[in-house]
Amino acid sequence: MSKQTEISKSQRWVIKIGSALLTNEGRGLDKIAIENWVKQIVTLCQQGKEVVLVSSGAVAEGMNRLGWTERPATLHELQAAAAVGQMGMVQTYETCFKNYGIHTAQVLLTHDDAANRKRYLNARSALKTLINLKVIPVINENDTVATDEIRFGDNDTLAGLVSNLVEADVLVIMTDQQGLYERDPRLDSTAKLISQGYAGDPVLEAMAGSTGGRLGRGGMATKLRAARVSARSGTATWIVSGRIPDVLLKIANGGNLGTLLLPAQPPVEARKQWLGANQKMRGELYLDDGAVNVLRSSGKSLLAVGVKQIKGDFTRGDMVACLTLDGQEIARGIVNYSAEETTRIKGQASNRIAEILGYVDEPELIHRDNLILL
Ligand SMILES: Nc1ncnc2c1ncn2[C@@H]1O[C@H](COP(=O)(O)OP(=O)(O)O)[C@@H](O)[C@H]1O
Ligand SMILES: N[C@@H](CCC(=O)OP(=O)(O)O)C(=O)O
Repeated sequence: MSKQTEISKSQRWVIKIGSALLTNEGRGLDKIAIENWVKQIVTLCQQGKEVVLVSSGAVAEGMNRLGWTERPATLHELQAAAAVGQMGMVQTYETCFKNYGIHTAQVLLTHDDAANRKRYLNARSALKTLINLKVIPVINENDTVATDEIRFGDNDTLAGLVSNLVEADVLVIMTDQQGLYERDPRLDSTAKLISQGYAGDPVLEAMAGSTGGRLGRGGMATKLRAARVSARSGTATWIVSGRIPDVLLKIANGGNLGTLLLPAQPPVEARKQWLGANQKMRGELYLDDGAVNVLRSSGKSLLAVGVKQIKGDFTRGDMVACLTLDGQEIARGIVNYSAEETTRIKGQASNRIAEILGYVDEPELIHRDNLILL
């Protein structure tokens, strides 16, 4: 059985519909296209699949309703447009699904909801309950309260997080291109489509451009990052064009279209998925080669002795990035000492911490249970 066929049979699907596709060339929502996708999703549900939707379109619909022709530059105007447009966006889904007797639920998340363990677990329980109730959650970023500090920015990253939250079997990212090409097809029309690969493969990630189209946000780069995040819950990611007629049904029938990105490793434990979902780092620890090898090969804790340099102003309990000396991020974790303390104990053996600081919180700088390799 091909991987396409195997995955097409899986049960829990997160489907992300991007701005590039949803908006009618920037003039509000493409309601006919939405009706069409809803019809396909209803068929998937009738086949026994569980579907969670991640949908963009709030800002575009808000601009349409407010009669704005240019995307606003200021954050408060974007927030206002999103508040207006979110109403129209959920109304459209609600109306379409109602025709088939299916309820929808609006779920708005910010990055803060992912970073805070309690809120992350709350979101997870609420989403799983909605799935069990056979309601279709329609998820978007809570743009109205999201400032740069706490925003995902693009909905691919949000969809990756949602895949982890609901432990999806497959994440389908619908966009305006057929899938991942060797190079951005808008810049090079001879670029070839990649039909299958592994999530997190650096060769594929290097192919993906980070600028979206006129309407979209993250381009292909955020879609590949979402695939890498999704793979932590064992979720396969499919990047396809939402313009292909019956695209979702074709996938469900084992069709070989778009780009399928498979998890290269078994799923990581749930707590580590949460660690990996946290995108905002409070600081950076630059590690010597020995520490990099230990982390990569044996999954042990990070000790202060392996840290060469630190950046950022973090406190105990914050999330920090661990990097090689040439700046490659290899892991993330929750740090046991503040930036000021870490500066004092870096390069030192753990048994010297008490002597240097006058106390010891933990012998490790980051305990292995609080560390996730990238
Ligand atoms: N290697 C690539 N393959 C395909 N598309 C790419 C690639 N690199 C960059 N892109 C661009 O990514 C865009 C899709 O991203 P985006 O506009 O953010 O869409 P969405 O709103 O659906 O998330 C495409 O229109 C394409 O120009
Ligand atoms: N949350 C925003 C959409 C963000 C966005 O455009 O993301 P994407 O669809 O990934 O390009 C909105 O609803 O307008």
